[in-house]
Amino acid sequence: MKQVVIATKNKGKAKDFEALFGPLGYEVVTMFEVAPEMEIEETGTTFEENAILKAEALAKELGTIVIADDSGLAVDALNGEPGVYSARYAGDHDDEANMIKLLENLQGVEDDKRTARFCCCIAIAGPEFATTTVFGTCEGVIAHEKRGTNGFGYDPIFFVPSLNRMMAELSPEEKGAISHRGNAIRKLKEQLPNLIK
Ligand SMILES: O=P(O)(O)OP(=O)(O)OP(=O)(O)OC[C@H]1O[C@@H](n2cnc3c(O)ncnc32)[C@H](O)[C@@H]1O
Ligand SMILES: [Mg+2]
Repeated sequence: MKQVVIATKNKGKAKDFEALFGPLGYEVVTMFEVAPEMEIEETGTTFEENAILKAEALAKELGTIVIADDSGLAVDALNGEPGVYSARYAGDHDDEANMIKLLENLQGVEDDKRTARFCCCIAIAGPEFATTTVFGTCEGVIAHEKRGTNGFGYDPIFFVPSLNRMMAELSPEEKGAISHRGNAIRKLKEQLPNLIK
């Protein structure tokens, strides 16, 4: 089976990628398998900078083609926060604490002002070509409480109006069909048909 290496240590993200790459005949391999000791510091101030940083660091270490995803949630009422800092919004890399902090910061904000989008930059780096990036977004509304148990991160409080369900109520395949990550991967396939078939 063909393999695709993703520079991530987020199990939820890896599951999203499995749903996207599985149908294309790829086995997803993450840093847990190929570089468990490696820590990549995300020092960039944009999704693109961090995605490139992660993809290039692991590609250099392994000498193979690597994909990385830097993503996050931009909430309009909070001027785009938590944005690039989504993973550590409440200090630690803790999904529960991040959601609680976000709901607290949106207390009293009316439904029509709770619009938000997930953003994803995917970078692909390798020894024989210049690093390329693609973007994907997914529009939604921040709910008032959690619902659903699928997905990861902010999925339980992200309502998807087009499906009338929370992101965490979608199967990995349903999420991939509309998500920021799915939209980015579809662009990557268009741009690099020889690498991602
Ligand atoms: O850097 P890696 O190891 O890939 O894992 P990470 O979780 O730190 O990933 P990011 O640096 O890209 O931070 C992304 C954060 O944005 C949020 N996020 C991104 N995509 C999401 C999604 O599909 N559903 C819910 N939350 C998401 C979630 O809090 C993630 O931890
Ligand atoms: Mg990270």
